[in-house]
Amino acid sequence: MNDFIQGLPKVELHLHIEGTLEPELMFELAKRNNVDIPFSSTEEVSRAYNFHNLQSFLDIYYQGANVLINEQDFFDLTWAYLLRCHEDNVLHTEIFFDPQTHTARGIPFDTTVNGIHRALKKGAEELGISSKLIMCFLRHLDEESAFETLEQANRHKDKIIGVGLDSAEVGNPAGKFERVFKEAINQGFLTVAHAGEEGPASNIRDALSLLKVTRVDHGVRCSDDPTLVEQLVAQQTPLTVCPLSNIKLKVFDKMEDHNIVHLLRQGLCVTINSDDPAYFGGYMTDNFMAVANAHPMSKKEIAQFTFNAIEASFISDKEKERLKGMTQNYLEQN
Ligand SMILES: Nc1ncnc2[nH]cnc12
Ligand SMILES: [Zn+2]
Repeated sequence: MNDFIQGLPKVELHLHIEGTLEPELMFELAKRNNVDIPFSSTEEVSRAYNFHNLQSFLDIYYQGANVLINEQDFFDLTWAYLLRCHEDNVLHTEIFFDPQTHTARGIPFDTTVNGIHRALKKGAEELGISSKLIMCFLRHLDEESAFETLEQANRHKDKIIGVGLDSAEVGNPAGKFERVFKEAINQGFLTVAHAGEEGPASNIRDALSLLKVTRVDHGVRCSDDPTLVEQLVAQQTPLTVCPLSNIKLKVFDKMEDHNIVHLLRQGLCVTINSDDPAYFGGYMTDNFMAVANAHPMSKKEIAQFTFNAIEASFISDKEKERLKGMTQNYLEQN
């Protein structure tokens, strides 16, 4: 099964580019940019990546991002992630970035977006990996800051397909961003949001009704509300689930307790993603393997995660058909 998973075509829909900052690159950039980091070795970094909830992770994650200063740093970060995608047979990826994490430190919006975009272009040309870029608002910040960020995105509409919502879910309800999402939709952006990761199932309902999202990031707490599950099945609302992340952040105690395979078998459009792979112990193949090892599945079921991700992606119908055809061929031949 490991070989089958390794070679399986994959599509990633939930990936924070700042969460791909591996300790080695963190040290290299800290040196290059003369930035102090509170670690003296990669072992010390690994020891610090011992989280007890989302907030304990976010504190370390925002600190790590301090080494990203110049456009080349964002390029190097994104390029390193794309090389890992290539190893894992990821054919298409939709990437989140958090502009406010950087503008708050005086790093211009353009520096971030241009560095990421240059690497994505090279990824398409040299590795054949297609991509989309989604700008997330930090939900612990206020509505005004989100509106300012939306304004800055205006010049980069050719590079950014949608807006999302991330950071601390508990205490920062979707309603806080209803107006900014409405304006983003008016301006032609697609919308997604983190919901039902640590927060209750009602946050998923709010993301759908108030923010009009087309897919929900995480969403695993939907199982607390059977009527919501029925609705998600009927509407085939995609959930971008991140199994290793959920274990690291103690959303579930262990992978055997994770509900992703149960949700798949109930007919939900669930997908497998890596979230912040440098912090959570694995990229796409690692996430697929961790789920398959804890929950025996048929090859057809494993491939269904890819079919769901293709369907849930923001690519054209023609491109969806092409990727589905490749996945179907792989399934028939392996
Ligand atoms: N898993 C996650 N939840 C919320 N915000 C995030 N930012 C990066 N990773 C996140
Ligand atoms: Zn996330």
